[in-house]
Amino acid sequence: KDPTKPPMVFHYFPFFGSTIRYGMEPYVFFQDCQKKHGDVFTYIMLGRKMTACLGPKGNDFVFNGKLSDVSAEEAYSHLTTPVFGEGVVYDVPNNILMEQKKFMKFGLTVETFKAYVPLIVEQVEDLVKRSKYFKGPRGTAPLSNIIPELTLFTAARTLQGKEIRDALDGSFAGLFHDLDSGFTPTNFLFPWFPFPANKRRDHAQRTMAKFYMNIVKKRRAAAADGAEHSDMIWNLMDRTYKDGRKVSDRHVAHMMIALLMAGQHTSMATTTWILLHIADQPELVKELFAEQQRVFGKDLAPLAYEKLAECTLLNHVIRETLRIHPPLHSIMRKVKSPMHVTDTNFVIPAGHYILGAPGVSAMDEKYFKNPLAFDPFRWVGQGAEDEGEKIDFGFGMISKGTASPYLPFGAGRHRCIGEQFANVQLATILATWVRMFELGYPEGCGVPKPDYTSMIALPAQPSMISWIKRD
Ligand code: HEM
Ligand SMILES: N#Cc1ccc(COc2ccc(/C=C/c3ccc(C(F)(F)[C@](O)(Cn4cnnn4)c4ccc(F)cc4F)nc3)cc2)cc1
Repeated sequence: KDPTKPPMVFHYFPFFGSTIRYGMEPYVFFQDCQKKHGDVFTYIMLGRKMTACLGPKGNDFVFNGKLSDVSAEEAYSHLTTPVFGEGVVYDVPNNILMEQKKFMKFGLTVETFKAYVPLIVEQVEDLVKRSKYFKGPRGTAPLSNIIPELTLFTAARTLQGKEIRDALDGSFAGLFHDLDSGFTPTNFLFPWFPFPANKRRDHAQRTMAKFYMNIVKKRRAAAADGAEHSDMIWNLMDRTYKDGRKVSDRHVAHMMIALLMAGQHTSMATTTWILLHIADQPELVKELFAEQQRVFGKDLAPLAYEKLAECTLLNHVIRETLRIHPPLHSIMRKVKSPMHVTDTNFVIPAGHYILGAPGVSAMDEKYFKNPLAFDPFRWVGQGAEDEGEKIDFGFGMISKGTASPYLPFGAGRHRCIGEQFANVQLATILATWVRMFELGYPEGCGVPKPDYTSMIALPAQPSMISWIKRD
């Protein structure tokens, strides 16, 4: 029994190991193993040795692993490069990714968020007006069929730009669907296998990339007209790397696809969970509506970015949803050289993967009392969670988030750059819903169980809620 090796989770079959138990119910699996083995243990997933490092210390170990010890691109590239396209994110060395994240962040400013809020409101109101699920004064609605379009349209109209939003009323919707269904954990197994689904994914990736490149070409030709300059394509199309190379039109297209995929999955899941949880507590819906009247006046002046920060309950509802349903339940890195786990005898060998699961500490009663209760009021009096020490990896000052139990946006050099955009999108969508409807559940329905078999923790279909239009 080698004391430097973390305990191995018992399993019957080699290769498959604990894949099903982990893949189907990751949190049940993690908590069960944590009870038996503590915060550091190794399990087999599809022939890979995964060493989980749980708890706030484990979060810090995974998120702040040294560049020479861990590699995100070797853990994720086969999952993401077929979908995003070559030359971006995990298909390039980390120093290039840091520059690409810097470019992306330049396009996510307070100015653009101010412009985005009315565009998001318009997309939500249009969709509800056109939707067959919201005819008449009251009814029920399957969120699983509604929210994916809602988040796609709002992200397209803002971050992606008007041409993409308009194209989504046509062929682009089908292409996005083909690309999206190619973004599945089975890519862990056979990323390049010519399954029909993979062929559709590849065709969609190429066609969408061409579409973005045409937009860039047209905009270059139109030169300095009065066109709207608040979308990400304008921001990315004239960037130059430190070594003097310009960002090619193709890589602009691939970064746009990466941002489209990023925003869609996370926002769709989070928006659905938010609505499901407040529908479960009609009192909360009343308080959210009252907050809208308090901040925007009785006659509900139009939503404005500057005032969203005053809607504390709105923001606490989003924070609480991300605590219980972090969209990315597993953060993975490939171990490049042996890693000693601080405060233990363990040395994780090269070739293993280390896995962080911040959701485990976010739902641990050691850090949050009554952890599985959806209670936005637990956040009252807590400042912005980014209090820790700050550090710049090349895309702006961010919190190292060392040893924090709540890290839905990650920490360290791979930390999310979409947090502010996501919060604007989620808050604006939620405020618009609360202004339009009272929410509840049809008889016998309640908050559904999470379904982990897709890339992110989605609520089980159809996620039915009931609504009453406010007069
Ligand atoms: C509720 C919404 C979101 C959540 C919870 C979220 C969560 C995360 C997490 C946990 C990471 C770290 C991944 C890792 O360490 O392996 C991450 C990275 C990232 N996210 Fe997000 N994200 C969200 C929305 C977005 C949006 C809207 C965008 C783009 C507009 C975006 C773009 C990115 C990018 C570019 C990275 C960097 C990946 C890296 O450096 O390896 N995310 N996000
Ligand atoms: N058989 C079987 C079988 C096997 C296993 C399982 C379950 O096992 C697992 C294990 C791990 C995972 C990991 C999730 C994961 C990681 C990275 C990414 C990402 F890279 F894509 C992302 O971070 C996403 N992101 C960030 N911010 N917004 N979006 C991103 C970054 C930058 C970027 F520009 C665009 C991006 F969108 N996406 C998802 C999911 C499921 C089930 C069944």
